[in-house]
Amino acid sequence: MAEILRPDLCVVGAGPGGFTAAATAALFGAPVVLVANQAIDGPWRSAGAAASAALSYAGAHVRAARDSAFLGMGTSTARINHPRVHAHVQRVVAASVAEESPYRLAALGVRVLQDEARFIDRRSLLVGETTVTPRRFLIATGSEPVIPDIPGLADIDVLTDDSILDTTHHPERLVIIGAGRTGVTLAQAQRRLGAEVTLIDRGPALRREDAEIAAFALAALRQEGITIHERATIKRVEATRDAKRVDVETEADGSIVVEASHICVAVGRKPTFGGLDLQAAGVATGGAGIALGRGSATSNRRIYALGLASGEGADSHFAAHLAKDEARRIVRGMLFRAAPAAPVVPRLTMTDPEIATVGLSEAEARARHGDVRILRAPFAQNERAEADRAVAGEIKVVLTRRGRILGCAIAGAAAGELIIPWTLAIAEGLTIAQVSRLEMPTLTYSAVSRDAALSFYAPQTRSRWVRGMARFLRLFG
Ligand SMILES: Cc1cc2nc3c(=O)[nH]c(=O)nc-3n(C[C@H](O)[C@H](O)[C@H](O)COP(=O)(O)OP(=O)(O)OC[C@H]3O[C@@H](n4cnc5c(N)ncnc54)[C@H](O)[C@@H]3O)c2cc1C
Ligand SMILES: NC(=O)c1ccc[n+]([C@@H]2O[C@H](COP(=O)([O-])OP(=O)(O)OC[C@H]3O[C@@H](n4cnc5c(N)ncnc54)[C@H](O)[C@@H]3O)[C@@H](O)[C@H]2O)c1
Repeated sequence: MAEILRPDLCVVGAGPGGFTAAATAALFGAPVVLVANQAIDGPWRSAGAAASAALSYAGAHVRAARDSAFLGMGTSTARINHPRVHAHVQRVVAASVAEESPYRLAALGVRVLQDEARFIDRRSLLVGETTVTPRRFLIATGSEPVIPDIPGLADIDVLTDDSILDTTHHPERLVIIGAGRTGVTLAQAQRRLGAEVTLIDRGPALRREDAEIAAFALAALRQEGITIHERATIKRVEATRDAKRVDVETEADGSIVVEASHICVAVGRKPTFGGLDLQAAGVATGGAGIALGRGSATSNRRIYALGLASGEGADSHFAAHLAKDEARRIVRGMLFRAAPAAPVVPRLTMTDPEIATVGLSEAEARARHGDVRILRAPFAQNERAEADRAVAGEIKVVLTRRGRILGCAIAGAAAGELIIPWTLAIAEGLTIAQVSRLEMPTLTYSAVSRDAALSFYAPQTRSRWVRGMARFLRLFG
């Protein structure tokens, strides 16, 4: 039966961003409608981060089993049960989806409508037979994979970063097009699960990471047997009778052909709006997505857009925690007319070794502050890393000349945890002197952070003046 709803806020899209926006507004007592075009507790709801972490976990276990030959244990030829791996991925996705269940939303008083949504004019959205005319809308419809314009690609079956996580097929020979965070993470997991993997990128691999820090992860990938072609051009792909053929112009080896059982495309994401009909709503779009003004408002001041939906974040702000943070800020801006400032947010890439970053990169800091100081400490000098056979890695801290912390990048075991105190330090404007006073327990990876902080004083220990002072004070006993 046709129904008209008039909530304060209508959120379209129930990914991490949309869910958080709906829950936040409801917590402050606002009447909210959330529109999900899929069952929000359904098995296929977007959960890329959870699925890829589950696959990486499976890969890490296979790797550990194979490595156990080092201790004389006989599992160096671990066999993989692919349906069980898939079941594990599905379980993790289900658990992450359950965290954001419709029951939690219902308990908060959010009305969930499950259907395709379409604007019918500047103030109204049609969802099935229900019309929603709220005070404000938030579009949080997320993203979809970009399919690159490569001759022949449109004529063959390809996997994407979405579908590969959902497939029960085990790719035997896998070519991944695009060696960004997604491609590299998938490559390592699939290699560990037994695939022959070739990564092809038209630019440098892991281009969004500090090159010095990314090198640790890329070295691990190569050492595990993954072929990486950087600055390579794919001329054509085609399906032969029993394989897929990729013609590549490489820097190192000239023209080569790579044969694959599967090709996966991981060249980035673009905003998606389903059949929303933004034109009917008077929402202006540009090349990259929706054009946004203050507080993430669109050209229709009743309608706001989140993260990738706006196209703004397509290149640098794509992570579930960033979508959630942005959702909270947009909603608080709507409700209280003043949004909190953007916090300092760390990033984590789930390769092994992990890569975690926060604040400015070395290049950004040099461009903004001119003269900067860089501190480094290797995992190779850390006892815990030695014991765990996880010595590949480095911490790199970027400072102003006077010691204010501007950024930190870490490659190594537990990098995602190690980055947290550096995030706090940057958020609170701490200096390296303050961090260097933190003592870390022996046999923790955190001792690497302390080593980096203490190295700030290395030039002083070599200073003639300081040494002279120490000599002078010795005269007094
Ligand atoms: C392979 C992969 C690995 C990733 N790894 C990580 C990681 O390690 N760490 C990390 O932080 N992030 C990771 N991410 C990114 C993370 O998944 C996204 O940043 C996050 O999902 C973005 O949330 P969102 O709410 O903006 O959009 P989405 O999660 O895309 O949700 C949008 C929702 O809106 C729905 N929708 C679309 N159109 C309509 C419509 N017309 N009506 C109603 N509903 C609609 C969609 O079906 C979808 O459910 C990864 C992503 C992928 C694909
Ligand atoms: N842990 C995380 O937070 C996480 C994990 C995965 C993805 N992400 C984010 O998701 C977004 C998308 O990630 P992504 O890795 O898909 O995209 P990306 O843009 O980071 O990397 C895509 C890569 O594909 C390459 N490429 C583009 N067209 C190509 C072509 N025709 N041939 C060969 N190579 C080509 C690019 O040079 C680039 O290196 C990014 O913003 C990323 O930061 C985050």
